[in-house]
Amino acid sequence: MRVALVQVDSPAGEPAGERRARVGDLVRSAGEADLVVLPELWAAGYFAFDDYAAEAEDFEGPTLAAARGWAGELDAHVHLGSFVERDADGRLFNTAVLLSPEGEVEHVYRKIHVFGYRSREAELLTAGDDAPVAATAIGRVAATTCYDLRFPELWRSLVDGGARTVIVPAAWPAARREHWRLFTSCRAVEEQIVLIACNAVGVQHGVELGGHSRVVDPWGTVLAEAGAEPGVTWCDVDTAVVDRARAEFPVLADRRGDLPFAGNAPAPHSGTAAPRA
Ligand SMILES: NC(=O)CCC(=O)C(=O)O
Repeated sequence: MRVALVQVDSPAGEPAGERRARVGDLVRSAGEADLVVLPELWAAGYFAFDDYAAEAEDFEGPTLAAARGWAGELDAHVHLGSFVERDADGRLFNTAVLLSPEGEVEHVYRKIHVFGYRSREAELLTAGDDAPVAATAIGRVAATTCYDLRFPELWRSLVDGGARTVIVPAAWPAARREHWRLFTSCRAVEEQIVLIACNAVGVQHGVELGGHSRVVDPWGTVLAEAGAEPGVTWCDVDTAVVDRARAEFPVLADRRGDLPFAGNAPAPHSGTAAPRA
């Protein structure tokens, strides 16, 4: 599978239509890709919190329509990153979508862990509550968005659901780039998956985005890592590496599902056992 990571910037003041057209030119330059991946909330700009309400879209809005067009033009899967979605009740979500080359919606993920540190996302957006895994022509795919990288229990649930590849759109600041590298590598190794992470670049409202979009395999091999500029980074991925890694080093099979801490259920407190020293 040929993956194109499309790092885009979202400068303040750029009209949304112009931004979609500019990003479309970049996406079209990824002509040979099987899968094109974009960052988190690039259309509105992740740190443009005052614009969220104005830039919010219906699910079938202009960002999805543009991405559907790109998928058809390139005959490729397009993960559009994410956009600010307004639902029928007026709630706003950070919604990530994967489209097939035919433009069909294959996977939808509404960000579960909305971010509140020097961010108004948690105040403005409603958190999602579902983490599906989709069977697609490019394998069993899931997605999580940016800050979700810090919550391993979410990732383990994706593996339990059969995920082999996880796509991560992000708007991760340069200030914590080493965390970005650490968590993307860690989640790939820990969950024995192919992790495909596309980050935003440029400066948004005084925050420098980190770029360094990456693809990491289950052995921790960094198959590609971008720089900090807008543009396309290519990566050839053999997704069968997941089954090979799980067969050769079957760590997931060694989980202690018989013990309370092994799952997400709260540990029982019988009140009889003495606390461990
Ligand atoms: N867009 C985000 O979710 C940012 C997350 C982040 O900066 C971090 O976890 O650190």
